[in-house]
Amino acid sequence: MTTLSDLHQRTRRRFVAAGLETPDLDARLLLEHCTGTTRLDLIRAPERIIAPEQSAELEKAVERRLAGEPVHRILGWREFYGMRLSLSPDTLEPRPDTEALVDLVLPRIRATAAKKGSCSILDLGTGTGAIALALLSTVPQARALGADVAQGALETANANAEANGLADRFDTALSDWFGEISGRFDAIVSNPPYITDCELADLPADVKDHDPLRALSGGSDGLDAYRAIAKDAASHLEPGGVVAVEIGSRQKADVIAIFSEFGFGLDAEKSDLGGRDRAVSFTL
Ligand SMILES: C[S@@+](CC[C@H](N)C(=O)[O-])C[C@H]1O[C@@H](n2cnc3c(N)ncnc32)[C@H](O)[C@@H]1O
Repeated sequence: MTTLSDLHQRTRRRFVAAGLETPDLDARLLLEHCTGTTRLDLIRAPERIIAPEQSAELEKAVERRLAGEPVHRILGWREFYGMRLSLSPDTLEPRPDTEALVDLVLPRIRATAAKKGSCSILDLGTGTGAIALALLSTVPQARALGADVAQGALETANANAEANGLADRFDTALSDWFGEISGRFDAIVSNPPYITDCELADLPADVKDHDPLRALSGGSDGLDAYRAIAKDAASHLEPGGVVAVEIGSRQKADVIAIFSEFGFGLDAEKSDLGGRDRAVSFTL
């Protein structure tokens, strides 16, 4: 008979031996997922007997993890800004670094909502809906349109809006950047693909093999999406509006130069938790 604690220790040891970066966390998340237990159960009821089917399910999950699949792809969801967001093959796994973009633009969105009683947001390349939904969850007067070129991503974003009680303020549009977007917005936000062709080849397998290429690839210099967004942003912005984008840690000067070509000036910037340049915002 296998107990919860046995399974946890055994899984942890296998992950340590395999050199995984976060063996404790990965073991616990997979254990909880496959046995329907919580972190508290492991503390309060470590001797709980686990059914053979659940142990077998955990074994399959452990094998997938040891074969290099990211833990959140196995779980099928990832936390972002306090929300649980489902993933699909068409969506990037939202990263904690992207919370810097949310934090950067939030004061402006709050200020607009306070002044106008509403705030319209366009999230270009919405993926799971992470950025738009984080903003909606924090500012009740805001509405957002999440656009993406991947239909599958829009389905996941809509499901995430529904699951987090935000569907009545969230719409989606299938669009190549601004291609199918009409109207003007108080805030345009985006975490576009920004990896250069050269960097793509060197990405770790857990990113390269599991995040969709179109969510990563920013063209030869990584800046294609910023050019496309900067070119049409002014004609979709309300007077006094803001455009905020996530950037690669070495792209700040290039992205500022691209937006300035189209009349935008730097408004604010924010680093990620590792102290790297991560988000910039612009106004006209
Ligand atoms: C880096 S991911 C960001 C996903 C999500 N916003 C996040 O932060 O987790 C970039 C997203 O842009 C989308 N995308 C790529 N090319 C696009 C295009 N031409 N027009 C619209 N969206 C595009 C991808 O499908 C992907 O969902």
